[in-house]
Amino acid sequence: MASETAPPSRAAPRKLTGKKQEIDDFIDQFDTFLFDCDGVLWQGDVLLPKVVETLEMLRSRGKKLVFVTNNSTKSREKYSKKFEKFGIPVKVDEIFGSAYSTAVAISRVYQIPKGKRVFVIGEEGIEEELDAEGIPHFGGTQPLGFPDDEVAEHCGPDPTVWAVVTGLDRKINYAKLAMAFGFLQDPEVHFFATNFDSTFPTHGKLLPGAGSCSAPLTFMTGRGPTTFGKPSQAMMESIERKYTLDKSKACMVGDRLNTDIKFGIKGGLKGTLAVLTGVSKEHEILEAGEAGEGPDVYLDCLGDLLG
Ligand SMILES: O=C(O)[C@H](O)[C@H](O)COP(=O)(O)O
Repeated sequence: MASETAPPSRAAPRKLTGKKQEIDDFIDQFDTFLFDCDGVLWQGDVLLPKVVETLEMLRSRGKKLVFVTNNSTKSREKYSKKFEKFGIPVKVDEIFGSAYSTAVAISRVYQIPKGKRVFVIGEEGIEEELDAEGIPHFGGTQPLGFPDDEVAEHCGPDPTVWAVVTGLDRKINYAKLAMAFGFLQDPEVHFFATNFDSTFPTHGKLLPGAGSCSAPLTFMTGRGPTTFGKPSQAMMESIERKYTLDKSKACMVGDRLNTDIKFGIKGGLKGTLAVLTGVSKEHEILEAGEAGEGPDVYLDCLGDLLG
């Protein structure tokens, strides 16, 4: 009988005390830090304390920084403007977003056939990344072009539609969902989601995340989407290729257990660091630790890495 190897057990999450030697030892294990953005660097349009100085400190120690965000509302180009606004120097190429990850998968992995297009439930970040990859699309931020009470006449099937792509859409409505539902009834039409976050943190509160935009379609169709954001390992593989990432020297920093920390653990990164400025609370981190799903270490906020 084949013997099953138990997964290696993981130590309980440890809170870093902030002592200089301890912080230095932690940082020195890594050559690359993958940073989640919302809830780690900022909350909505509020920059979190000492973020600029912490990132500067890591760069001055020769660390490679990659910003891995599930936020699909902005393209990498537009997201870099958000960094600039906060005074964080960044190159567009250091940003890896779920909209980009999705567009790259559609054009380079799945290779959408000529003459086909995708229907978008989402914002301009998805549209711009699809444009950059030359993928025809409709829906999204464009008006649907018919009165709401005529929706039944515009619901699929449509042989030009190859996929439905969902992301966070703060203007989602019944007509968009009805159209997507119509297209997805054809089992040949792919169902993709940039990411699956149930919520995201902003202004000290939680708001519905991108997962809440694809969930009604799952309820209607019984189909779950393929996702390209954290914790999807399709995203990790793209990052590994693009940045020639050495996983044995990389650390994932995030605020959310079931996206960021899971992404780092599943991806086999050497380290995971959680911060308490976003979604997951300290008791949840400790509970996750008991199930072997917690981060290696955690801090109150990223700025505590300054010691
Ligand atoms: O649902 C969303 O789109 C996300 O929750 C959100 O934008 C997360 O971004 P991240 O924390 O990965 O930067």
